[in-house]
Amino acid sequence: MANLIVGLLCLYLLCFGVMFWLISWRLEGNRLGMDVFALGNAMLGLAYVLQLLEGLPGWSAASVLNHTLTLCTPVVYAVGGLRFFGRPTPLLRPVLALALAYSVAQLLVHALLGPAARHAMLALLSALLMAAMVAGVLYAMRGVARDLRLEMALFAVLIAGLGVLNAAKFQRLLQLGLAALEPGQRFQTVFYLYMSFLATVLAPTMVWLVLHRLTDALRAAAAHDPLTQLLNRRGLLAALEQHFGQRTAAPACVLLLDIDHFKRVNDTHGHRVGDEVLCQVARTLRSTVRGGDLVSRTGGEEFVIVGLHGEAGALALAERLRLAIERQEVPIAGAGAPLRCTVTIGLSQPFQHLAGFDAALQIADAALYRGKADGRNRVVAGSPAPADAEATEARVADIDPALRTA
Ligand SMILES: Nc1nc2c(ncn2[C@@H]2O[C@H](COP(=O)(O)OP(=O)(O)OP(=O)(O)O)[C@@H](O)[C@H]2O)c(=O)[nH]1
Repeated sequence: MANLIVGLLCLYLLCFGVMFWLISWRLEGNRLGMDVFALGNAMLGLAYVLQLLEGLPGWSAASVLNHTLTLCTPVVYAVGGLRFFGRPTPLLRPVLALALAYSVAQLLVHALLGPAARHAMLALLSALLMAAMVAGVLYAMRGVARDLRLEMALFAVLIAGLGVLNAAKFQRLLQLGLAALEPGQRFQTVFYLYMSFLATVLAPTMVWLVLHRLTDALRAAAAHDPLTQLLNRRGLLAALEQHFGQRTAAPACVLLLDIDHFKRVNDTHGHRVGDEVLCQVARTLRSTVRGGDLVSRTGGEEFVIVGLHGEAGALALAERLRLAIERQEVPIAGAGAPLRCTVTIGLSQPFQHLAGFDAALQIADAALYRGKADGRNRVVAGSPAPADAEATEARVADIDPALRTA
């Protein structure tokens, strides 16, 4: 019975190992640790193949290799986990060093304390490794794996179960010696049944984690501008929807910001420098807005900022942004002086619902157009009706004399 379970376990491990490897092959750049998990499965699968070939526990090169593979596999899985969470962790050298050290340790323990002690050492070290892994998983739940708490909790429970079984195996080896490992023993059947259960449950969970990460990355890519990493229009609308979904949502104000004479930057210094200017403007915007305000690049050299702190706050914010960009310097390789640029900003009326966004954008666009026509490098507040425009702009000048109006 135990041999049948071990045979099936080999099959699971090797099949899922191939599946992990195929997934890692498709992922190319960031493999999310799947290539390492594939290696882990291959190693554990091979260890169980050796155990089947070996029959009763004995002393042979195959048995030493089996134990070394069994001990190194959790370490390989741990490296895979770290890589999954974006921590570049070395694999080959540490695992080879561990394999060598453990092979030597087996020789010594076998020679000094006998064969049962070698098996007991594996069970004890495996239990300790599982405890360390559970601690690592619990730690990750509070940091890198905060968004995967449920999955991590499942891992912690499953790994803890294997740790407990290894600790029990260690104790049985101390009491019964090699007799504890006979295939007929009920404990052995339970042990391998649990291993099969683990191999069956963990593999789909791993695939689920990969899917989770990939769909998150896809959603983020669909909502962001690849050059500046700011929100794009789709991301901005989603964030606005979330804002207005709150019961106590403050009114929003659109600031439409356009870099002045940007074509000249491209024509004089080339598109690469133009791109660098766009990225620098994005950084300045991000660091100058207030917490909660939304910053997006909606196309070309045009940025949409949505202020979420009321009308007067938006005016002050627009002027702060204009000044920050006027003062910013973009170093150009090979050129003596850094590049400077200015922006013109059109401001909308406040709006209370997502449906008001397009109208607000049109108002800000009309104000921006007037700002460009009147000489650029200025903030212009828009107004829905042309008759109101002058009054609104007069209010802008009252609030802050530094604000220039059309
Ligand atoms: N480097 C770079 N240039 C871009 C990008 N998107 C649009 N542009 C350039 O932005 C420039 C926009 O030029 P215009 O619309 O004429 O406006 P402008 O020169 O900024 O003049 P005003 O807006 O009237 O002050 C064009 O030369 C576009 O090629 C981009 O992603 N990277």
